[in-house]
Order: sequence, then structure tokens, then C-alpha cells
Amino acid sequence: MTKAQVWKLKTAFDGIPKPENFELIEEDLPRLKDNQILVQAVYLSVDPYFRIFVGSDGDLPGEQVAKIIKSNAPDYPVGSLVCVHAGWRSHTVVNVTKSRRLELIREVPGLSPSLWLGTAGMPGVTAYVSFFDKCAPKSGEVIVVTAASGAVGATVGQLAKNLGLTVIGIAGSKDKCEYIKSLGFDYAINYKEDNISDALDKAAPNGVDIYYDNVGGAIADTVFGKLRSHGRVLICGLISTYNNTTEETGRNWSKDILFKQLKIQGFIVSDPEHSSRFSTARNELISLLRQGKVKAKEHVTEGFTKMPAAFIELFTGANFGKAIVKA
Ligand SMILES: NC(=O)C1=CN([C@@H]2O[C@H](COP(=O)(O)OP(=O)(O)OC[C@H]3O[C@@H](n4cnc5c(N)ncnc54)[C@H](OP(=O)(O)O)[C@@H]3O)[C@@H](O)[C@H]2O)C=CC1
Ligand SMILES: CCCCCC(=O)/C=C/[C@H]1[C@H](O)CC(=O)[C@@H]1CCCCCCC(=O)O
Repeated sequence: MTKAQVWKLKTAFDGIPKPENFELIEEDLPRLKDNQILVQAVYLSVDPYFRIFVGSDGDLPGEQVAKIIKSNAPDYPVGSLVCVHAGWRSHTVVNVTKSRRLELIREVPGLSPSLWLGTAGMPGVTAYVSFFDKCAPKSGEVIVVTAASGAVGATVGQLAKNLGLTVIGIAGSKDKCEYIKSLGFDYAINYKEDNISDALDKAAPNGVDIYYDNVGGAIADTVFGKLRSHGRVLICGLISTYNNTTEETGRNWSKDILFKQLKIQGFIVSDPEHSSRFSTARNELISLLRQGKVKAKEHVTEGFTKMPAAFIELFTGANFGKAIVKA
């Protein structure tokens, strides 16, 4: 009988997640039935949204790249890799006909399968579809991107640069700022040291056309104040607020929205509206990665037992690139 190690939420989060919120349990897995496969996690994705979306039974969400180690499904041979939404588990029995989010990973020379969790997966597709379909970007415009060295932010910045925009990234350390400059970003602002407002005035004296918001909160308020007429805001994430314990208060932007005729929209990549775009976006990202026109940085933590630590790092900025755990 195969045993699985499974991370569960033991106590509800209160503020920033803590190691004691999690517990590691062992589970006996049943024998395989028809159309079932047994998979073993190889790489597990660590994403900010886990902070909010935990199953009622304490199950923790998330995708993993996993190896098929037993199979009762002819199209899923032993040894193949899949990308599957299996959560924080070392081993999982998956029904191939019933699983909504299961995909065989095709081998792409030069690309690690772990990229299926990052630039060639959900975060990359988020960046690609939200930027091209929702931001109406034009060459010569100015875009500001926050959490700019991360999985989503770094991809958005590079796509924008490839299209001929002036790209301003905001990130939380000197190293991260140097990194995004090395990717081609025109300006990098360290929000922990620089005065964001002054730095934006210098980098974009005529204002900002697109604000790609990954963080919300006070940083977003500052950038909102720099938008030009007909500016667009894409709210992709609000990571600075996910651990809030009190309701957020902020400036009311109605007057700016009205007189500057701003467009502000949210984006959730898992909305069915975007499902038809997923494979085109992924294929395009794979092609850009292979040509070196988009680069991916991964922050890999070794060991399934480190899942909680890797997750907590997202909220201190200790990750530098797409957070992944190698089982
Ligand atoms: N809408 C959608 O469908 C999706 C949205 N997202 C969202 O995109 C955002 C980025 O996700 P992802 O690229 O996976 O993660 P990242 O790889 O960017 O990692 C998170 C980063 O957020 C930054 N951060 C953490 N806390 C704060 C804070 N208080 N203020 C400012 N920055 C902070 C840190 O970078 P630094 O050191 O620079 O502060 C940290 O490294 C998140 O908000 C996430 O929820 C992601 C996927 C899909
Ligand atoms: C903590 C909130 C994060 C919102 C932004 C974010 O990170 C979204 C991530 C999505 C990821 O692509 C896969 C998902 O399932 C994430 C969120 C799904 C939100 C659905 C909300 C609508 C609903 O309640 O059905």
C-alpha cells in the first residue's frame, strides 16, 4: 500500500501565515481502479492565492508537476510527467476522466518541466492574457508593474518591453531591482528604500499609461496618482493585503476615474472566459522562452517538508522568482 504525505491546515491563518498553522499527516492510498493513475510530486507550486483559498477540510490547493508511477489509464503511461491540481501532497490517486485540471507535459528541449508551474503555466498565462487582452498596450506607452521580479510581474514587464513600452518595475530589494534591469526594464524602483512618488515622477514625467497591479495597498495608491488621461489599471493581485486583519482603507479615486476617464479592471486567470486562451498563451510563452525573449527565474526550495516555509516566504519577499518546492 502506498502512503502519501499530506500538508493540512491545522489552524486558521491569522495575519501572516506561521509554521504552526500547518500539520503534516500520512494517508493510506487506495488501490488503483480503472482510469486511475498514481502520481508522485516532483515539483510543487507555491502561490499567493493559497492564503485565501483553503478547502473546508483543511486541504491546501495548488498545482504540481508529478511523475506517473502506476497507471490504469492507457493514455497515461508510467514515467510520464503531468501537471495536476493535487494540492500539498506527495502522492495522489488521480482519475484521468474526472480530474478537471490534469495535463500531460510534453518535453520541450532546454526547458525544465517546473516551468509548467511558472512562466509556461498559470502565472505566465495570467501575465500574457491579462496584458495583451485587457491592458490595450501600445508601443511608446509607459507601464508600471509591481512585484516586478516575481512570476507574474517579470513576465508582464518583459512582454511589455518586447512590445516597445517603457517599463517601470517596483520591487522590494536592490538585488531584485538589478535583476529586472537585467531583463530589460527601463527603470527599477525599490519600494523599501526609494520614495516611489519621486522616482515615478523622474521615470515618467508625463505620467503612466498602464498600471499592472500585483500588490494593492499604499503602493497602488501612489501609482494611481500618476495615471494619465485614458490610463488603464489591471488589478491582478493584492498581495500586500492578503494578511490584513482589519478592513483596508484607502483613497477614493472616483474623481480621477471620471475626469481622466480611467479604465480599471480585475482579472482572474481561472475564469472560464480565459480558458480558450490558455494553450495559445502557453505555446507563445514557450516559444518566447526558447528564443530567450522572455526569461524565467525560479526560487526552488528543496524538500516537501519545507512547503509551509516556502509559502510563508512569499509574504516577506524572501522568494526571488517563481516559488517552487522540489519534492
Ligand atoms: N489574478 C490572477 O489570476 C492571478 C493573480 N496572481 C497575483 O499576482 C501577484 C504576484 O504573484 P506571483 O507572481 O505568483 O508571486 P511573486 O513571485 O511575485 O511573489 C510574491 C511577491 O510579492 C511581493 N510582496 C509580498 N508582500 C508584499 C507587500 N506587502 N507589498 C509589496 N509587495 C509584496 C514580494 O516581492 P518584493 O520583494 O518585490 O516585495 C514577493 O516576492 C499576487 O498578488 C498574486 O495573488 C497570481 C496568479 C494569478
Ligand atoms: C488571494 C486572492 C488572490 C486573487 C488573485 C490570485 O492570485 C488568483 C489566483 C487564481 C489562480 O490562477 C488559480 C486560482 O484558482 C486562483 C484564484 C481563483 C479565484 C476565484 C474567485 C472567484 C470564485 O470565488 O469563484
